[in-house]
Amino acid sequence: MSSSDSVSAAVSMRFDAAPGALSGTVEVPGDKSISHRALMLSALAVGRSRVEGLLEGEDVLATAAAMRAMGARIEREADGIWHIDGVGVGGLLQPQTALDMGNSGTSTRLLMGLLASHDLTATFVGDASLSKRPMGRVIDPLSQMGAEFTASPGGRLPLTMRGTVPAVPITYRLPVASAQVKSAILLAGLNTPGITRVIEPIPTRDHSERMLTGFGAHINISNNADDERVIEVEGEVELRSMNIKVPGDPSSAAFLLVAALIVPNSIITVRNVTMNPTRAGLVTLLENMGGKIIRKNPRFLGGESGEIVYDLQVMHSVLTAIEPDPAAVPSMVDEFPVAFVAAALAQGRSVFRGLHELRVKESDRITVMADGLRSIGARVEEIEDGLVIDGTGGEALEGGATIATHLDHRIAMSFAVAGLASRKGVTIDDMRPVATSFPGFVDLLRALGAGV
Ligand SMILES: O=C(O)C1=C[C@@H](OP(=O)(O)O)[C@@H](O)[C@H](O)C1
Ligand SMILES: C=C(OP(=O)(O)O)C(=O)O
Repeated sequence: MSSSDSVSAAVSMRFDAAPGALSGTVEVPGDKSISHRALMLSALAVGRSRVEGLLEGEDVLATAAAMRAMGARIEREADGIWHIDGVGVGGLLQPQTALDMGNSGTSTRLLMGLLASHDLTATFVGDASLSKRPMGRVIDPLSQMGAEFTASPGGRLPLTMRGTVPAVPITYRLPVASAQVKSAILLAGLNTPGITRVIEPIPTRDHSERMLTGFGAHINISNNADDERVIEVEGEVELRSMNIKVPGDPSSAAFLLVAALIVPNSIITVRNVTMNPTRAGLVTLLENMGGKIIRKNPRFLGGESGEIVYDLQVMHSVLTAIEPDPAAVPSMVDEFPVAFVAAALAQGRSVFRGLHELRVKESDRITVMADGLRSIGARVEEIEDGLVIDGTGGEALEGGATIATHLDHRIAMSFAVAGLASRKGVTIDDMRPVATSFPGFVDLLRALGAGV
């Protein structure tokens, strides 16, 4: 075997129809969005913060490395608890080398915001996938605040930014429903004199707002006359350190939920998943498709700025087709790839629209899912802003193909799940991207009884 053969053997993996049902009780790793924000805000606070349940995926570790490179002390104890000694608002230091953001859009865009109101210059680099993603959406508002950018063609990475002090507070109405853009502006506002304001026509995940409240930021949230959300942050206010418990990630739980719904006779429980309403779209969608999901033991993790968590019990179900409301897209934006798999096994025609944003994630998730699903026997039509899927009515998909993941963890995991409900199994060409958001995914599937 040549060395390139051994590399591909190590990264490709086949997922076969589960020999029996899936069963058991599991937990998924900590929420990725909350983990990024926990590290960034702790690094800006005065004093020592403690974070329990941090996602130790590559994306979050890229954020940790960047915060360290700018002066925060970040340590992981043997018991898995993370301690962060912050530098105070405005206290980040000039990084000595380029900040390597790996595959992570969230790290890149939120850190661009954080640094825009610091007196430093930073260069951002990333992998081949991240280097194709649009950064103009944060360059525009942050330029209005006074930061300067030299980006690669099309407003892409590698890019260098020069932050500014004092930055100029802005009022910015989001032209695209993006929590990353919202958060970048709010983070820039922390070290900007006066009030920085973001107007959100369609609500997106609100973890930044919740966590800023917990850290003692002066933040005000209201609705304007057009019923748009208005978020205001007052700058130059110190943050106080915090103890944070990170709940399980609904975007990771999504793969296990769909797997249990489509593999006959399955019944599993995924414990400790946040069902923050801005993130619970997939569970609602699956319930509307006839999925039997019981939300158990609601409780709050983390007090005032906390998140509501549930244990989700889910069992195999006859699913029916769905036409989700485009207004619900932000509440499940990362879950569409696996929702397409559910639709491919459902009864009838599902129509997914309003999904333009999926084209600028780690891969073009509309085209990549359409091609992959077709190659394993699903009936799929690609439209400009989504997919039309004629489901099998519960019959297993043909399978037998190898799926190219294009450095996209959600593509890899979605087709792994599809493999569990296929006759010939599905091979994933490269499982390495899964480590960005869901370390332990394959072991968890095996523990539930999947054929891997
Ligand atoms: O703010 C965040 O943590 C995220 C927001 C979403 O991106 P957009 O805001 O670009 O839609 C999502 O896709 C990403 O995985 C995480
Ligand atoms: C889009 C995603 O993440 P990011 O934008 O942080 O790369 C994702 O996790 O699906």
